[in-house]
Amino acid sequence: MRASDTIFALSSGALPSGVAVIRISGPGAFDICASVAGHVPEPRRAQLLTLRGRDNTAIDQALVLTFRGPASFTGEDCVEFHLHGGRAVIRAMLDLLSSFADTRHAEAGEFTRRAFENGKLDLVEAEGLSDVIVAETEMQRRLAMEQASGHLSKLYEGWAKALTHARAMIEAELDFSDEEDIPGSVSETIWQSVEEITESIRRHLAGSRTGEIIRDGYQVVIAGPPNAGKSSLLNALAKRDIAIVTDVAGTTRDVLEVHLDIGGYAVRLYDTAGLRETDDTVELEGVRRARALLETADLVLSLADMSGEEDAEIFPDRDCLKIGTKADLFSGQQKADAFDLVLSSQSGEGMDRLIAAISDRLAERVAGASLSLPVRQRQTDYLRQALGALEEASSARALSPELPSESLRRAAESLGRITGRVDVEDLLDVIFSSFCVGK
Ligand SMILES: Nc1nc2c(ncn2[C@@H]2O[C@H](COP(=O)(O)OP(=O)(O)OP(=O)(O)O)[C@@H](O)[C@H]2O)c(=O)[nH]1
Ligand SMILES: [K+]
Ligand SMILES: [Mg+2]
Repeated sequence: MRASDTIFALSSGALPSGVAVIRISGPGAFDICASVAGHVPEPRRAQLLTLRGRDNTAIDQALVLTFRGPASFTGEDCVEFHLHGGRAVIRAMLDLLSSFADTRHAEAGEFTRRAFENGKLDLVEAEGLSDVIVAETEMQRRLAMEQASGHLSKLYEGWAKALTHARAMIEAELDFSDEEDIPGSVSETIWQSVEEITESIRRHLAGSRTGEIIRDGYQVVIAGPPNAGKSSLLNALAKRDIAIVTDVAGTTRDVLEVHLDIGGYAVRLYDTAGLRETDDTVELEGVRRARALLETADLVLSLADMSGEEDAEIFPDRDCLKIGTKADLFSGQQKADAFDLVLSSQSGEGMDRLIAAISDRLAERVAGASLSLPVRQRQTDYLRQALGALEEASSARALSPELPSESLRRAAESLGRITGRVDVEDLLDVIFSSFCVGK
């Protein structure tokens, strides 16, 4: 892989499609355009042209758009062909493009990586862009847009800059401490601003779970004894026949997962093995997996059927809804008060109430959160490092005047790594390989 190569890829979705966009970026983009389309249209002016192969036969008619670097997405010369989205059309074009010298198919995320390397966007914005593309719910989209728009980057850059300034002031004070015209109160003001940033980072980090919930989904785990109707509930909520349902206790062993959109939020709903003592090796493993998942659940739907033979289990430390199932069979017999709500997957009774209850719990969990939230492990890791260094700086202050300066330097550096302003070469492969090809 060479950075000087000209790269191309199909940047639009699955074929066949009405229109498909092939994007080309790099030093050879305009020459390729001239060869394939006959000439290079004026930048940013779409022109309908016939694209021709080596033997001069027409491949397709396409809208051709050009962007002269650095005024392009990648910062390089870019060309877009808006072709008909036929499989053979696209295959012919991609084959033709790969026949040019120093030209090759792009790797996942390579266009965005070039944009980053050419200073068109920072890492947080690039990651946000990748999230915009995979966003499935309204809140995922909004969170991703917040990252892609640069608001978060400004926040981090602002903190890093203020810390660098603070360090410079503290070092200046050290250098000139024996001179008389440096006002003694500088250091007080500076330290106050450092404390304020420390507190802001602490608050920002406290929102990281909320950010993860919005981006990765709110985890709802269905749990309860065998035959409580867990798999039936999963199927009813998913409106699909995903889990096997039988009257045999211990039917489900594997954890099953479906993705739901509740009120614009992504919800990951899990069905688990019935919780009971067992000697069956396979079922035992199922129960172990269920218990492991229960430890990380944002919300547990604790099921028990309404016959009243068993109470719905309470899971300490977990947000939990106690749900009585099979209301169609047992509603006369059981005190509904033993449950937060009762329902029947079979008749549909109570299902709307369950969705409303999940939605309420979720809303409570993310209540009032601004969308300026850290969402990725990478971001929270560096924020924690920065916070740790700032706490060190604060406690070192009393011990020695030199120590805090070094801690402040590390804090600013950690913040710089989030946006990629500080060297992150070692991370780029990992970050960009998770992107779509063509982006
Ligand atoms: N009448 C009625 N029967 C139900 C309802 N929900 C589930 N059942 C029945 O209860 C039995 C067990 O349902 P499952 O959904 O397999 O229960 P489970 O909790 O997943 O069971 P395990 O996977 O074995 O732990 C099946 O025979 C279902 O048809 C309901 O709302 N009404
Ligand atoms: K069952
Ligand atoms: Mg089941």
